Amino acid sequence: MRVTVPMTAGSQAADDYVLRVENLGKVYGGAVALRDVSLAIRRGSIHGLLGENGAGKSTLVGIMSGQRQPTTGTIYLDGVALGHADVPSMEEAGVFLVTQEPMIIDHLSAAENLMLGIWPRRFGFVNWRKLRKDAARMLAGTGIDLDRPAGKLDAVARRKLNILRAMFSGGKVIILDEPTAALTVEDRQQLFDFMRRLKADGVTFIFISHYNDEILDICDAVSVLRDGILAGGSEDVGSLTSAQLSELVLGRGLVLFQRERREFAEDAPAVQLRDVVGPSVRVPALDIRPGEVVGFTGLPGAGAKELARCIFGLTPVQSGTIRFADETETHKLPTHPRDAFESGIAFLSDDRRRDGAIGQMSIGANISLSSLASVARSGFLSKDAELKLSDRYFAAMGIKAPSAAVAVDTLSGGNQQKVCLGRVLATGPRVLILDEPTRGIDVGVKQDVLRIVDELSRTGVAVIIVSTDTDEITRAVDRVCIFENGAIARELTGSEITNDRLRGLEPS
Ligand SMILES: Nc1ncnc2c1ncn2[C@@H]1O[C@H](COP(=O)(O)OP(=O)(O)OP(=O)(O)O)[C@@H](O)[C@H]1O
Repeated sequence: MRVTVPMTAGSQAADDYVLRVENLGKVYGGAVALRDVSLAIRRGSIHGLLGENGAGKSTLVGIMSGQRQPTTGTIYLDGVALGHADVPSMEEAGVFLVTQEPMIIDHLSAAENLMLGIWPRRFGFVNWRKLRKDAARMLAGTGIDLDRPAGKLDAVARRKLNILRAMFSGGKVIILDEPTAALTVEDRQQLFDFMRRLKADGVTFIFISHYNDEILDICDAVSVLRDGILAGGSEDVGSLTSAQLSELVLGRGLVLFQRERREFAEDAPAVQLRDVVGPSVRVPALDIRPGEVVGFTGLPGAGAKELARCIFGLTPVQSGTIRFADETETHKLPTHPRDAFESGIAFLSDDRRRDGAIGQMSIGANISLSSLASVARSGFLSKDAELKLSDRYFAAMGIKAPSAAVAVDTLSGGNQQKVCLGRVLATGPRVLILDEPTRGIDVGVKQDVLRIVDELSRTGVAVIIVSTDTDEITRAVDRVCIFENGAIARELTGSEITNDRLRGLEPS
């Protein structure tokens, strides 16, 4: 395994490297996020940036793109040292950062959003007709209608549009910070095809991902951060295995989790659905047993997410029955999440931005937020019980922070996700619905999360995992419902559940 060799400023080969950083350091308050990082990105390559949650990846690309200022160190673009770099000057120079939060203007059409980066700044002339033609070519096959207002696009389409915008804007270095989270296998392939096309034209990519298979598929080189330090890397990704990548990231071998799948056919259901019709989903019959872990998967809009939201009561169903164990009423439909929550149904939304953690509050307060009833004794909140609960999940989720008392908005993205998940798990539910539970979570903690879910299920909790991550589904569930056109098209159980089958690489 070869460690990435940082090129020095006047080096003979400096031309080969479009972007270099030397001795970068970043301190937030008193906390060191990056320490003396030097690395060089080869022109026209796809360079993976890996590391556990909180390792410093977003901080590093934030500095490279002008979003954050380094405490020490220098950035070189095309061999030229940059002084104070901010976002407009870096974009002007051709360095674009695409984050997970789409920077989209809702009332403009998809095509207009694509063209945002290339509207004339001052006296430039733009060939709008050609631009529109180019936009149409780029959007062809993406399922995005050129003229649809961006505000009306779903979350995945907005994400795709965001990525395409950077590509369309003529960036020479495009940084993608976890671009594929929640994209389907087809979406990912489409994105990778774009990247390869642009790479052939000389565009350079820096690509952050927690998915080894993606790194191995698309990257030429990788660099690994560990606790803010450049821990290693390779300029020959093709020679690495997935296990070696994980070892580079974690500094130790990774034991992958695999649930021992069980069959539940005879047990009384924990959740029983009959003739459920909701907006864009209909399910004649579905039973989920106590202790069973069921995966819901499918293309966006196919019904997996929609049904999970109906079961929790986030989306009212139009007709049919959803009955939880112990309920005697035959036609009780949850009409509000509060009803579902009170009857022991917990839900992790995939929209962590809207339904996520409260940034200014501490990790501990966020974890115990939804469990106040269970930590309150005779109407009073027991501080001890609250602390015990939050400390337990703080530790179990491997949240990287000095203590559970620190504010959530000082955490890295992945660690904030762990707080949201910890909060849901801490409610001690009897039915647990998790929408993309390990999105943004690193490869080590992902195994821990799957293990925690497995343990909970062994106490009789019925679990629904909505996911586009086929590896996660394969490792975590007893049964998978594959949704198509608003209905469950197929179910797989036991040994039928394989990653390749879920990816459509072998027939069902
Ligand atoms: N605004 C901030 N204030 C204080 N600390 C911060 C701030 N932003 C990041 N940090 C800290 O800097 C470190 C690096 O965070 P960063 O977001 O760069 O990690 P990351 O590798 O991108 O993680 P993830 O995979 O979770 O997105 C973390 O310890 C984080 O808590």
